Amino acid sequence: MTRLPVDSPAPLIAAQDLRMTYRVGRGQVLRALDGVSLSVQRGEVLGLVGESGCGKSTLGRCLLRLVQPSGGRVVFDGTDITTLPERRLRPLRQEMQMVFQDSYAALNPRRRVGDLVAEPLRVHPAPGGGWRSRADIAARLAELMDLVGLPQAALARYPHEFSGGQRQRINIARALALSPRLVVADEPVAALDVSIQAQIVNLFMDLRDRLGLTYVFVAHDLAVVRQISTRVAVMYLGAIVELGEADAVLHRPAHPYTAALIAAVPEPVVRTEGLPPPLRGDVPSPIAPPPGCRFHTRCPVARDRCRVDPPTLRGLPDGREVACHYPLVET
Ligand SMILES: Nc1ncnc2c1ncn2[C@@H]1O[C@H](COP(=O)(O)OP(=O)(O)OP(=O)(O)O)[C@@H](O)[C@H]1O
Repeated sequence: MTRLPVDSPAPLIAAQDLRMTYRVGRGQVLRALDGVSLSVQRGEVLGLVGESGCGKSTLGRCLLRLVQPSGGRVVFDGTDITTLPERRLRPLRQEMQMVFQDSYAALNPRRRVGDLVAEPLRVHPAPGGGWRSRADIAARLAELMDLVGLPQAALARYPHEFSGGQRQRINIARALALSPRLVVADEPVAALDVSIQAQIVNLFMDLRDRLGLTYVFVAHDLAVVRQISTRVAVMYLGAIVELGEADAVLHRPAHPYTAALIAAVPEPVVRTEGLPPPLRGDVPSPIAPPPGCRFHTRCPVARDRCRVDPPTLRGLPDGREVACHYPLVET
């Protein structure tokens, strides 16, 4: 079902009925995204949560058109980029960047940090046209090191000389080189020690304030998501099941799946009394999702209707949206 983004008229990025299917042999089709609609306002941090395989990374990649969605639309700053030819997409790509989980894999180990961070500045023309001079690039590199909290001397060194947290700072510097407006961060702290995670999350928040960035922040760790997000989208089997203000979603979950994710946190950082027991069993296959509500096979409060009638996202009085016939908060 198509649901138009309902937020303010000019989100920085919006997805409408986004679909991504993969053929996985023997005529089978895997629905990694099954009709996702959302919008992200300027300056907002949208946290994307859900178990492994629910489609978070696929959504992030489709939003930036790093992969071509199978259906639906992505609109960036008013331009429909879904089928925009690469030539016309290229200038917009500078404004949308991605930071990945694996800080090492994203960096060529044989090149110095200065080269790695300068690369986007060398391959993309300057805003007014023409190529950046060496002096301009050097000045921008110095600025970027300051922004991400690395010493200037880092520019002359190689990625393996840094810790995981420092390497993630290098990746962030590279992503910021062209002054993007949107950053999609895909589990950017998941591979880091907990103490370092907090520093990198703080860096993301600081950069957002200083540069007016907008984030889509993918993370399975609810504590991280709670710290950084203004809104949260909870995904299950390729669909959004709950979407709303971070405080509401994480403190008074409306969807039994959200509640179960919260209850599964070993040292709960959010309210857990009265929530259903932690999730049992695995996520069903996205090749053959359950009929009706796709969560009914694991839902502690499912009733007969849930087995046959797929719920669509609908608004609750507090402004959030939930895809559940029997939400846990009053409607
Ligand atoms: N290139 C591909 N070919 C086939 N299936 C794919 C491909 N990429 C992703 N998938 C499948 O699409 C579904 C969604 O994957 P995705 O990586 O987006 O989930 P995720 O929520 O980001 O999980 P994780 O946290 O493990 O990265 C999964 O079932 C995955 O196996």
